[in-house]
Amino acid sequence: MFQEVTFSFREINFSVIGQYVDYLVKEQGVKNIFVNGTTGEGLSLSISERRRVAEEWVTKGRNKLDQVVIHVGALSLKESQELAQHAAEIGADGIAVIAPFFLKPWNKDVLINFLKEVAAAAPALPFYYYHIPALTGVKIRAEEVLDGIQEKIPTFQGLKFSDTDLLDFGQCVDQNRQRQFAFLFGVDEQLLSALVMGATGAVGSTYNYLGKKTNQMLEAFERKDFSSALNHQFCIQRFINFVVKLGFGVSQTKAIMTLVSGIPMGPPRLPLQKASREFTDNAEAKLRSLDFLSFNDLKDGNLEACS
Ligand SMILES: CC(=O)N[C@@H]([C@@H](O)[C@H](O)[C@H](O)CO)[C@@H](O)CC(=O)C(=O)O
Repeated sequence: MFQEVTFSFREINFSVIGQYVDYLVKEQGVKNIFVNGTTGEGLSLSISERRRVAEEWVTKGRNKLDQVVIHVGALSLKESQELAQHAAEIGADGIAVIAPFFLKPWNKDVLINFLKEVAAAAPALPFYYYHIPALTGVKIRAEEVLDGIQEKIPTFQGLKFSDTDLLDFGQCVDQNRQRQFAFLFGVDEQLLSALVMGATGAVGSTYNYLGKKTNQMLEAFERKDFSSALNHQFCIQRFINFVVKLGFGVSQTKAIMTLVSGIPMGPPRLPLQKASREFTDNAEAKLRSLDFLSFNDLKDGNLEACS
């Protein structure tokens, strides 16, 4: 499972990244990190900030984390290449790239040409395509992108799929069974369905605070205890369904991360707005009622508790 976080007060608070690494490893059982993606507001950071965040995660994660993958996507090919090269220099374990989203690629070949140029800037690093059409507006199906991609991008390692189209995801897996690709699923509330289809891992915002819970689901799935796995998925869904109705996005994720970890994440950066106090209070009450927060005085007789 990968994970991704950036700390932005008005300026980024780099000093808590080391502490957060320890928290993720010890409290959430998360040892793979995805840096500067959506949750980390990577596209809202300057290039020098992105470099520094990446350095911090790689350095503080040394001998503690299994893998640190850096998202290096940008609108400017040159900036993306610079970040890719930098990721290689600092010893990251891989790079990921989203489709450029202002002047957009209009077909698969154009998109691959862009990705290929970025990958070539870090020829020794495993390369992941980060498919997140709802945010990029680039709707080219991942299945098409993967078709023949290794011939164009020899370092291609896998797909980070942040979309609810399970037909597309399933076909990505089915059509590449002979290849050793990683299929990392990015819709946390649907992870179990993706596991059934062949997901090999997950990258998502909720693993910051539901990592342990999600690991229980992964373990149940591994031992083929599908009934338990489904119970875990439903519990996770109950929480996500609740916060989605309140209005849920990157800002709200940060507030929950602060609440659960006790480590200050700070507000998001404009144009995002800090989550309201009302949201945080409601989310906290729900986490407690589901028994996702351990210091729980509702435990006895709490019918909703999930553990
Ligand atoms: C649009 C969005 O933020 N999607 C999240 C999900 O984890 C999402 O928050 C979760 O499934 C709740 O809907 C991830 O796919 C994003 C992600 O992995 C990242 O931070 O790069």
